[in-house]
Amino acid sequence: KKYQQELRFCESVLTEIMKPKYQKFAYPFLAAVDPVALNIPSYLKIIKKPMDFGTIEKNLKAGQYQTAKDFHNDALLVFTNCYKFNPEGDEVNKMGKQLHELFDSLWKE
Ligand SMILES: Cc1ccc(Nc2c(-c3ccc(O)cc3)nc3c(C)cccn23)cc1
Repeated sequence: KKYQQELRFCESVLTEIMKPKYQKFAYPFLAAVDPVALNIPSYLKIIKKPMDFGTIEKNLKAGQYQTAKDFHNDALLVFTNCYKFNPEGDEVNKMGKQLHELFDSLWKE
């Protein structure tokens, strides 16, 4: 019972951050980074475990998260990858911070 509640909560957080009103800063994080499309060949050398919220949603729906903690760990990976690849002050880094703040506010509800 508790497990189902936890997963429904994770799904509600995903639904919220994917809403159009957040697109302006969320969009780089909703689908897998495409190093070819973005012309960042170094990406996969720097980022060992790429993660994005589209992949997280697939994983959640496929029952690949045992707990909300596992879900949260992948969510944090999206942000740490962003901060690692996009230096402080870069546009995408700032967008990552905005989405991170939104995510934290929803996570703590
Ligand atoms: C030359 C260059 C420099 C930085 C970027 N970053 C970036 C990223 C990105 C997101 C998460 C992440 O962990 C790493 C990168 N997503 C984008 C998008 C969607 C458009 C433009 C830039 N973007 C792209 C090209």
